[in-house]
Amino acid sequence: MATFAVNATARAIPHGSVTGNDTSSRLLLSPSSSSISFVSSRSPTSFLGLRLAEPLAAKVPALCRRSHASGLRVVASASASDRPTVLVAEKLGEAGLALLREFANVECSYKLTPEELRAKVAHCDALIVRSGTKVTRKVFEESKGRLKVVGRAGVGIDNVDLQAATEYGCLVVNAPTANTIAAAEHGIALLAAMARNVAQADASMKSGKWQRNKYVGVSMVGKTLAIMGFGKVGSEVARRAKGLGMHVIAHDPYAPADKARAVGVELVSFDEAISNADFISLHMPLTPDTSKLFNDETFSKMKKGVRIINVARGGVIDEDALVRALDNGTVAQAALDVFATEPPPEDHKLVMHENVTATPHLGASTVEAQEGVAVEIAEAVIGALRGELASTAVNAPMVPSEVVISELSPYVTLAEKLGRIAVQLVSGGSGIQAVKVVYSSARDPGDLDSRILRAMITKGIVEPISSVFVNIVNADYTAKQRGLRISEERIPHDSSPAAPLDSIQIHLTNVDSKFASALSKSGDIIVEGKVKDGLPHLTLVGSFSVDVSLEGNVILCRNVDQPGNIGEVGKILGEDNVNINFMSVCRNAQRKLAIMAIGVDEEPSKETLNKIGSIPSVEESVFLKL
Ligand SMILES: NC(=O)C1=CN([C@@H]2O[C@H](COP(=O)(O)OP(=O)(O)OC[C@H]3O[C@@H](n4cnc5c(N)ncnc54)[C@H](O)[C@@H]3O)[C@@H](O)[C@H]2O)C=CC1
Ligand SMILES: O=C(O)C(=O)COP(=O)(O)O
Repeated sequence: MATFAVNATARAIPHGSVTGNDTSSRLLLSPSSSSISFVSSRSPTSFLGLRLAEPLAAKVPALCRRSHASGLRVVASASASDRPTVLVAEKLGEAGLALLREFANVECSYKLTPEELRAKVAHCDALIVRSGTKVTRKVFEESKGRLKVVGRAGVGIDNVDLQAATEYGCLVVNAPTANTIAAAEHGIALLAAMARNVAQADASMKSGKWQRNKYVGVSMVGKTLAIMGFGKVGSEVARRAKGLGMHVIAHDPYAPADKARAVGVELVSFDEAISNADFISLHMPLTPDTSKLFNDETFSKMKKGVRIINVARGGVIDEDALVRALDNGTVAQAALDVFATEPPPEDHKLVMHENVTATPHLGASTVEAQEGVAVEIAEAVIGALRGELASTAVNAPMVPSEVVISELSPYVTLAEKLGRIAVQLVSGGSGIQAVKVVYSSARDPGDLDSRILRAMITKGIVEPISSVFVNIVNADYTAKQRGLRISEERIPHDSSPAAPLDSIQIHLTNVDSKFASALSKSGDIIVEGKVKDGLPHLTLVGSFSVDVSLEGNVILCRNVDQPGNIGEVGKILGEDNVNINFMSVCRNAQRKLAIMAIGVDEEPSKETLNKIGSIPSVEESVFLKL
């Protein structure tokens, strides 16, 4: 018995079945799910007077017309029963479901327990979720390799274990653009509702009171709003807040300053943003760097009586610290759409706080956004199941061993590490726009396909500052989305063409650096690396030649060239049980300035790094996590 799912809508779908001219075929009608199944006991040949030949899908439009003539409106079709199976685990817009049903068997099962989800994925080729489903390593384990794609119908992918997905060869795609406006509008809705006590006053009226004096609000016009994270949502909130007459500033270490200027917004440092703002609106992803970024220390730097809006992720705020800040009046009010644990416990102190306006993660929940997100994710999932390159892929699919480019492989590692080093040398507030990559090679220009190297440089630059996973599939898309212009240059190198490359240099133009020595005379951050004995090495920082193997993490110090420096740094690291794996010193003249590049196996503690920074002869130092 073959079953062909046909998505249909009808003003009123009757229960039961309709038998066609071919008595072996029936339409099963289900009013509850608005679905119609075409059921046949043998290979179907005709239905409703229509001759059906393989492939069935080609005949479905006509089948739909005939069904329509029979009083039903069939809007999508299906092909054969060996189609992929897509599990939709959270509510998805109808337009997206219709697209999916044209291509796959679609099972919509909401509110699954983790155990139920794990049991189902073993029979699914694709899984579609929103923020409410945790797609854990166990899910990938249980799927035993059948799950080919996870579609996140929205932006934040912090609920999907991307590392596990990658390990299990499962592509993860998201829908990054369709809910931007909805989230921005919700941010503005919360801003205005909080300023004018709308929710509190409404609750008071519903309890029979008329408290005009209690709910005097504050005006928004002329107030300073700090947008933390000037990406898609943050910039749309900025535009709208300017329309309300607010003075808008923003902090985003990685956003291009011209993008902000175009909206009339000044990019400022983190401290400047939080200490000058009357309202602070959070729009950054949840990453290890942003986790609990708003804590006792950062609240203490804010203007007394500041108001905070969070439509990003609950985890960027230390929730206990926010309760304290609300209780002591540092924060006058907060409007929160997101929580560290969702749903939060019933007696959650923030939800219950009288100065907090709370919504249950509604940022993306408009009719329009959900239809848009559903279509965006359905197209991405279908494309991925067809094996097409997905422009919204957020993780790296397993590269089959036959595709591993053994010759380029150490350069692939080098490229990513150089990208990571370069981005960590940028100081906040300056934004990265232009990246120039210079490949020095003895080979003919046509001999080097640099796409994978460029992708890995993009990965190295973007991943430490966002929740996006970059791979060969989505690197160029990601760079474009973030306004990163990556240009590549080949310079001939006079050596043996046995190796594909001599060196890779990365120039970040027009940026400030937290390690001034990384800046070249032209003001660019420059880092260069080479492969030596199969291992990536850092060979140039700014105009200083160095040589440090990039096996662990790296500390760079600029110091006065005098005896005792190496010993002192080594002693401090030793006291913290940090093992040095490589070290090089480069100086421009005797007893003047030197750059020490130290490769370390472990991550030194903050105190250890401070101790190194405060050695009198050390003028500047930076720790680079690789
Ligand atoms: N409440 C809801 O329903 C929704 C929530 N979101 C959340 O909103 C956030 C923003 O989404 P999009 O704008 O689409 O993402 P996006 O990637 O376009 O923007 C994020 C911005 O944050 C910046 N950023 C990264 N680290 C930062 C740091 N340490 N400090 C300041 N800025 C930093 C990035 O450079 C980027 O410009 C995400 O967390 C997303 O999950 C998005 C849609 C709906
Ligand atoms: O897109 C996002 O990041 C969101 O937070 C929206 O989440 P949702 O799809 O509404 O569960």
